[in-house]
Amino acid sequence: MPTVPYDALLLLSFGGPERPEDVVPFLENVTRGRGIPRERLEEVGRHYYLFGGRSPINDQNRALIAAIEKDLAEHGLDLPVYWGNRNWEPYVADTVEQMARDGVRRALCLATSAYSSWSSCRQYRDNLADALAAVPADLVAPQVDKVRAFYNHPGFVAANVDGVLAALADLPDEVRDAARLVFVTHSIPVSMSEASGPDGGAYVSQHLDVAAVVADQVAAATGATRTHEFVYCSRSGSPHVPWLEPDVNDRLEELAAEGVPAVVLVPVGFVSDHMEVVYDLDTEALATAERLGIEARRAASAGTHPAFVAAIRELVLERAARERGEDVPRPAVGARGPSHDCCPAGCCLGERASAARS
Ligand SMILES: CC1=C(CCC(=O)O)c2cc3nc(cc4[nH]c(cc5[nH]c(cc1n2)c(C)c5CCC(=O)O)c(CCC(=O)O)c4C)C(CCC(=O)O)=C3C
Ligand SMILES: [Fe+2]
Repeated sequence: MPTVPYDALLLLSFGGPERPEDVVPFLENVTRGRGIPRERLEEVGRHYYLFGGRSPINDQNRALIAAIEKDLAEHGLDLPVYWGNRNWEPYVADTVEQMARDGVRRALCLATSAYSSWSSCRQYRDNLADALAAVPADLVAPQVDKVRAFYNHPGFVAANVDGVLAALADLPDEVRDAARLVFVTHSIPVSMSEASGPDGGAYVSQHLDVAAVVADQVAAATGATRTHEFVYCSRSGSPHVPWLEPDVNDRLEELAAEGVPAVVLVPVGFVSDHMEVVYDLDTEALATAERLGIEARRAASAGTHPAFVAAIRELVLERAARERGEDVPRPAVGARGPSHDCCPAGCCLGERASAARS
C-alpha cells in the first residue's frame, strides 16, 4: 500500500462559528491570552454576525474532506480522513482521541495553512501536540507527522492560477490588460514574520515567491504581462505593535491615485474562501475599490479545486514514501525549493512569537 506507514490522514484547521451563539465563545478561544483589544473583538464579531453568525470555513472543510475521500478512492487508496480544529468543534483533542479509539497508530496531518510562521504552522503543531498529550492514558495516542509547507506545490499554484484567470475573464474588456494582480495574505506581527521558518523571514519570502510564479503562469496563459504586488489584510492586535503592511485598503487608495483602473485580488495566503476572504476582501476591500472607482475582482482560493485535491494526495504519497526511506521527487515551483518535512527545533519561534504564546 503506497500510504504505508500511515493509516489515517488528519485535516487540521482553524475552525469557525456555525451559529450566532457560537461567535463569542469562538472568539474567546482564538484570542485567549493574546491581548487583542476589546474594540477589535467587537468589530470582528460584527463580521460574523453580518453572515448570520456562521463562518463558511467548516462547510469548506467538509467539502474538502469529501473531495479528498473521493479522490483517494478513485486512486485505489484506502486511507480514512479525520478532521479536527484548533478553535471550534470538532476540536482536534476530541478527534485524536477518536483516532486512538479507532486504533490509528500513525497519521499524517494536513493543516489548512500553506506557509511557515508561528500562526500558520507552529501554532497548529503545538495545538496538535497538546491534543495528543491529552489522550487518556488507557489509550495509545497515534504518532502524527505534519505535511510540509505546500504553498509552492504545483497543484496549489495551479488552483490559484485558475482563480486569477477566471477573475480576469470577469473584468470588463477595456480594463483587463491594465489590471494589476494584487496578491493578499493575512498580516502578522513583523516580529513573528522575522522569526518565521528555520532561518527567519520565511513567511514573506514564501509569499513573494509564489506570487511571482502565479503571475508568470498567468502571463503565459494570457499572453499579457501584468504588474503584480503583495499586500496584507486582517490586521489585528495592538496598534502599537508593527504588523506587515501595506493593508489592502490603504494600497487601493494609492493605486487609485496612480490611475490604476482595475485589480484582481488574489488571496494566495488562504486555502479557502473563509471569513477573512468573504469579509475582509469581498465585503471591505471590494467596497473600498468601488468607492475609488477601481474595477476589482477577487480570485477564488484553492478550495476544492481538483488540482489542489490531487496535490494533497501527491503530498501524502510523497511523505509516506520518504518515511519508508524511498528517494522520491518533491515537486515545488518557484525559487525556494520544497520545504522541510520536519520543522527543526525552534522553527518559527522568535522571541516575540513565544511571548505571544504565553
Ligand atoms: C497567518 C494567519 C492565518 C492564515 C493561516 C491559517 O489559515 O491558519 C489566519 C487564518 C485565520 N484567522 C481566522 C480568524 C481569526 N484570526 C484572528 C487573529 C489572528 N490571526 C493571525 C494570523 C493568521 N490567521 C494572527 C497573528 C492573529 C492575532 C492573534 C494571534 O496571535 O493569534 C482572530 C481574532 C480576532 C482578530 O483580531 O481578527 C480571528 C477571529 C480564521 C477563521 C476564519 C473563519 O472563521 O472563516 C482563519 C482561517
Ligand atoms: Fe487569523
